[in-house]
Amino acid sequence: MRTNAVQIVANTISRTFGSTRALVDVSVTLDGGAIHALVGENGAGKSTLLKILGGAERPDAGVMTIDGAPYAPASLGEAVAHGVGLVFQEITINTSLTVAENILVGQLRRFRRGGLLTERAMARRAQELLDSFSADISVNRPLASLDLGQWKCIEIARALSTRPRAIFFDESTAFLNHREVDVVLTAMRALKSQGLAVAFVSHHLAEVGAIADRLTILKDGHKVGDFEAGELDREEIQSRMVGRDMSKGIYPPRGERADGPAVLSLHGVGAGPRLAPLSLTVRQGEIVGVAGLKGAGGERLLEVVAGVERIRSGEIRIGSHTGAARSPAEGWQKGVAYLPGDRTAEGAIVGASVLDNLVMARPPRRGPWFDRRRAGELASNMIARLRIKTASVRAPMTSLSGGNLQKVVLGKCLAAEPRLLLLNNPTRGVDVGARLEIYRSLRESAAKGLAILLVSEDLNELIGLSDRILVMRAGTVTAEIEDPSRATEDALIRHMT
Ligand SMILES: Nc1ncnc2c1ncn2[C@@H]1O[C@H](COP(=O)(O)OP(=O)(O)OP(=O)(O)O)[C@@H](O)[C@H]1O
Repeated sequence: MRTNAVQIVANTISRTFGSTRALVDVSVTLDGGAIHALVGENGAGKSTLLKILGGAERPDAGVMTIDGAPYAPASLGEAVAHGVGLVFQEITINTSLTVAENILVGQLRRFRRGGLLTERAMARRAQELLDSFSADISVNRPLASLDLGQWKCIEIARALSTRPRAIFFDESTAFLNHREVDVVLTAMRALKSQGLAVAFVSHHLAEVGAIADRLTILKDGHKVGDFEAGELDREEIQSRMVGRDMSKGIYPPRGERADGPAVLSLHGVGAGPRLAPLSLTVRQGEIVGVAGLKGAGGERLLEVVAGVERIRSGEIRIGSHTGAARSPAEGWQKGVAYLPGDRTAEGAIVGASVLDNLVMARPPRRGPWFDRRRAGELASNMIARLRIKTASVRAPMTSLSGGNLQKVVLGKCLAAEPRLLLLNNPTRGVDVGARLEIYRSLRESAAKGLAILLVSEDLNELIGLSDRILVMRAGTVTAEIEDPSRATEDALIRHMT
């Protein structure tokens, strides 16, 4: 470590939200020139800690210092003034601005001359910032031509524009595919080599293993411990995160080969250039996985079956009914549950309670009336089944951590007792212990006859859970893998790219 490297110390930090103790006496030390990972189950307190360090939340108790001097930011702006930048999980790119404007959005005043922005100076500065961590992006590129990993790099460049000494990433790779993730991890390594203190939250222990020098494990708001890279193997980290033995892996055994009746049949179904005509059958009890990069067709396929997108050719059969759903609402009536990729924009009603979200797809009725008691039971059962961490069934969705929000959206789908379940990246941002519960729940539901079509960017999840995998590229199926237990990530990637 360099002698002049920054050191940020958080000492016995506590934070409570209502009755939830999000952090209890947690201490961490972040050093310049090192990458520090924060890991733990959903709701463990990782984001809260990062937000406190980055000025987005204030602690109830505890103190922080930077190089020994008191550090108590009351806002993101105050943290920036102390040399601390925060990159959020959500994409914060404004597509009506240019790359340079997105990067320098906080400093436009510096580039204004007589009411006009000096575009050339802005472009030069923005390019310098991108080049400073080898992002390989030209500021002249239109935003629409860049992928999500490159958008994240633009956000990193924005954070760097204030010349920070520390930069923190809150699950910044959660919505990225494996290629985009590599871009961000490379950027983080470059920041470390410049002497910045880098901290990040991630549920992907492969990422943690690849780049972290140190890690802190949190559980239920408490610190389990600090560890050096390589001190624990992946299973040991997982076991400490969830407080039980995880050495048996997280994927439940596959059942007998499903040979029941077809629940979903597609014959030559096409939907424009993003989905070339395709035929596919998903049987009762079967989990069919779809691999592919973003835009390869998997998402489009789900949208077509869910009734979000119209088909242009071919025929869809759901059970004995011919014809696609004309809307997701009609899909739900036909027993097709759909979990979209973006949980907050499409999947959840964020302003409503956990209970309302869990039962809204199929509200229990007594005669013509909403059965409140039954709804409460249903919601409580689902909370227990998926181990959703919430202060109560009536808590607002806004009080949940990211991964728990995702579990509620999935719980809504399962509570509707569909016969076909369409899943788009169901475990994004979900921790390993909860994944185990989710995979077990999906396998149990499949064993009872549920048919599942699973699109995922997590190739391990596809290999571990699917009975069969289709690989897609540019709207067409490039391979069908009959025995995923023998498949490897590399083999899938070869067919995807
Ligand atoms: N604004 C809030 N209001 C109420 N409760 C909150 C709020 N923010 C966080 N919490 C609660 O504090 C706990 C810790 O949340 P936090 O977001 O830090 O968890 P996390 O470890 O980042 O989880 P995830 O992996 O799911 O993102 C959770 O139980 C969460 O519900």
